[in-house]
Amino acid sequence: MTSALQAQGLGKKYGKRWALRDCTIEIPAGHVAGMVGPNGAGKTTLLKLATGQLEPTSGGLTVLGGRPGAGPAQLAKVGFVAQDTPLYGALSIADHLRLGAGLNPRWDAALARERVAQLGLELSHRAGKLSGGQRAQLALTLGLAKRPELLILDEPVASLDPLARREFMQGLMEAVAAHEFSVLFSSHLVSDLERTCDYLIVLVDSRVQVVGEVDKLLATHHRLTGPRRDPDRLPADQHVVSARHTDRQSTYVVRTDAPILDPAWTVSTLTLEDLVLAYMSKPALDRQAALEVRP
Ligand SMILES: Nc1ncnc2c1ncn2[C@@H]1O[C@H](COP(=O)(O)OP(=O)(O)OP(=O)(O)O)[C@@H](O)[C@H]1O
Repeated sequence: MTSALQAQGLGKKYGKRWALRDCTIEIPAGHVAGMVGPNGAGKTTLLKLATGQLEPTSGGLTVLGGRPGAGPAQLAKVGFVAQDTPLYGALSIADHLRLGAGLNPRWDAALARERVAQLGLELSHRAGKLSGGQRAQLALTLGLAKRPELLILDEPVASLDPLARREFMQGLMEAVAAHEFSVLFSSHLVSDLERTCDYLIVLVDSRVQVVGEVDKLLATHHRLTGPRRDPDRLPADQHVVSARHTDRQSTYVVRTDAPILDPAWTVSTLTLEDLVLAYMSKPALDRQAALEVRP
């Protein structure tokens, strides 16, 4: 099956600064992939590379097997809802639907009209007069009616209140169930990912920290709590993601495929939020470890 997105050693520099480095990932088609990371991590940069709005500085990527932005066929397959839901404030909703129909060869006019009606929006309303939630929903409608094979959304709910966030994500998930397309969306909030994504990418400090199917990641990560122990006394197949120590106790999040048999540990499972937070703190842990081994 073709990958939704495949990147190999992908990097992007702005001037002298890397915004994204050594990114090697493969997202199989058919997933709802959530990319999470703090502000400035490189999420928008990766999504702009995936939509052909930026060219890589190093490495390369394919999206649905093709080069991003390469010609009308590729553009028709990939939908993009940008971070600030750009709409034409002076144009009506009907104008937006007409524009969408004119620009997209696979435009689904019935889907667009039905969704606008479901949302209780009037076709004659100007986009500039809509609330933030309504604007986001209109942008999503335009993205869905394009009937893409992959819909990419950059922080689609960042500016919405909790209810509007939930309604937006519900609408997206209903559309995925009805039309079976792949999704890649970014967020800096873990709560947006719960109950929606089945594939996870954590991006911190311009680097991918972890990537994979959510179920598999949750099955291979564990929290170990027990008497204080240095990380070099953990088995080699237990990769430390995060560590916390008091005088007497250690708490680790480790990744391993093997069962944890050491009776000294209390082993617990992680939630998606625990997993993401553990990886968010990993770059700091790695930097600290690098300082400790320096003479
Ligand atoms: N056009 C640009 N010129 C120079 N630096 C840029 C440009 N765009 C982004 N950057 C820098 O690249 C880094 C990654 O930015 P990016 O927008 O990809 O992060 P992000 O994870 O999407 O952040 P946010 O959650 O705040 O949207 C940041 O340090 C940012 O300041």
